[in-house]
Amino acid sequence: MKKPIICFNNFTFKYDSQKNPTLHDINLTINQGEKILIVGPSGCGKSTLGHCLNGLVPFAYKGDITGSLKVNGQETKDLTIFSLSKIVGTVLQDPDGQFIGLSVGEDIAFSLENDEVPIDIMKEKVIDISKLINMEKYLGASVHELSGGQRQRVALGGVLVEQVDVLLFDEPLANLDPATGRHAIKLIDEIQKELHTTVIIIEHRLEDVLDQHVDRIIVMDQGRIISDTTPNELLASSILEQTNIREPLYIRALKYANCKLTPEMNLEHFNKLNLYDCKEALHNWYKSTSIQKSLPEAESILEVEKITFAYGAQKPTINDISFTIRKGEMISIVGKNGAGKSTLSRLICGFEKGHSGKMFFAGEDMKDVTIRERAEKIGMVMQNPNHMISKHMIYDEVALGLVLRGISEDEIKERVEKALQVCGLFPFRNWPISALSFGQRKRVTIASILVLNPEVIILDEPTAGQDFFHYTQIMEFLAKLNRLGITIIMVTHDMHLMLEYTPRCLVIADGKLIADDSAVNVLSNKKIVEAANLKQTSLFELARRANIEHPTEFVARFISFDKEVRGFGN
Ligand SMILES: Nc1ncnc2c1ncn2[C@@H]1O[C@H](COP(=O)(O)OP(=O)(O)OP(=O)(O)O)[C@@H](O)[C@H]1O
Ligand SMILES: Nc1ncnc2c1ncn2[C@@H]1O[C@H](COP(=O)(O)OP(=O)(O)OP(=O)(O)O)[C@@H](O)[C@H]1O
Repeated sequence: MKKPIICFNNFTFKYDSQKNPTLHDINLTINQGEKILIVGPSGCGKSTLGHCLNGLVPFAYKGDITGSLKVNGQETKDLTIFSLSKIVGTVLQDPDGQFIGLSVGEDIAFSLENDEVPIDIMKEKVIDISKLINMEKYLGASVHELSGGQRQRVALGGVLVEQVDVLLFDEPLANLDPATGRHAIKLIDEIQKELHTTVIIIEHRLEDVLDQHVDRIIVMDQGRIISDTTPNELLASSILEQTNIREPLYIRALKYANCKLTPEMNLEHFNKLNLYDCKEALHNWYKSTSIQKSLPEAESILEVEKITFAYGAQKPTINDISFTIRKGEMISIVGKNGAGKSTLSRLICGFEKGHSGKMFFAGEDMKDVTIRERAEKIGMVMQNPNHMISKHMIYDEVALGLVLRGISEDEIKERVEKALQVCGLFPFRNWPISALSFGQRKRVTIASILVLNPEVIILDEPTAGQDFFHYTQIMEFLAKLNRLGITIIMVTHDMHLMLEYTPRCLVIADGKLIADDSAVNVLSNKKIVEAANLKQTSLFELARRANIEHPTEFVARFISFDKEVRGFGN
């Protein structure tokens, strides 16, 4: 017998600071032990729905509620945030807000300490959990010295250690490398099966979540639930396309090949997908397409020569790395969590000092170039927007760099408005940043760098936490800047982004450069894929299963075709 654990009934919520409700008329029942995925465009209210479950709404974020929300049979309004936290455990989108302890071990142990669990049991539990999240080597490390992906794993550990009825994950994959992401999804699945926990995942990376079974997918748009059905039914429909949510790549490829998709094909499980007569359709599509290629050859803009760097007395985080980037390139840096990608970016911008080796910008040695001077040439957009934002209002934040440079007010207005428009933030220009979703904040930080017109832009995971619409908008904007001659360097965990936008990529593993090659070649090399925790996209495997002779060519043609269909790439 299914027992409901969460019941929204005609539930509406409006933040005090907003004119209109963020959630409208939500009717949703989630049963004990179910595994639910929530998807929807940025700002549609997914995190707000999550906040209603863990009590942040209305206890921390005030507002008006109408209708009813029951968790475990009790109205949440009548519970305290503390009693709710014993039922619903949350791994937040921005894990930094979640850390309490000084070290990784302390952080994982925090809730056990609070519950006065005996010390030997606590130690055992913390070690077990740290193994589960692959952080046992870091138990003594300070949380603040971890890479973005490592922090996310610690936040997950801190929640797993408590045995709650409902686990809520708000974008658990956003900063994880592909292999760790897959591991996290498997881990969530194992926990759910073993403990019969109810699991709710909010995530833009639908295809990655579907690596393991989910019972239902809820699609939200503009604060409403527009679909609530099984993955097989949803993938056979056109709802994702209509809502501009990124469909799994294999689904899109099948649609391009004019295959009729039915739930019977088992669309949800790529590994068990029945292709029936789609093989022939894929072949026909493959034969009917071609690609245009253009590779820029220009003078070098950034040369990195035998750079080695260590934090304090630790072993080098960056170990003897050399590469050259040419003017006008669009290049990605990929590799597992903690490999040293962000550190390398920070060294280039001069935020970290004390490396050996040399760096040249347009032929000039950067040894004596200050951070401020470097920032005129190289703009860096960090991984976590909350680490970059210092102003209260959006307009002021984007204008800040120009104000500091003494630019005239009129010019500031023009440039800021243009940057805001490009980043899809113009309608919000007079809003406080506190009223923006995570994805929207990320775009504010991109706008505040773009406004300075740098020659090189380094972006640390520019599209993490973005929906498909903004992913496309940001990437096409970057591609446009790139066509105008700006060099773009991107740290990313998104393999399709790398294939789609960056002809060349640098692969870092344990602080060393293990490949400097085309994105397609890198993903075709098993050894590199494994060493750097990368993942081939489902398109490679789809081509293999359809017996297409050159899977890499299939992927390249898909990308070219896809850009044309979506109206980009020229
Ligand atoms: N604390 C807040 N105060 C006022 N408005 C808020 C607050 N948090 C979110 N909002 C508004 O509610 C809307 C939904 O935000 P929410 O974070 O729930 O979206 P989301 O679907 O999770 O987006 P994303 O995918 O970008 O994280 C946004 O338009 C945002 O402006
Ligand atoms: N300020 C710091 N002090 C000491 N060690 C640090 C510091 N920042 C990062 N590290 C360590 O350096 C290593 C590389 O971290 P970095 O942030 O460069 O990795 P990354 O490749 O960007 O990872 P991710 O994909 O998770 O963002 C990690 O092991 C991390 O723990």
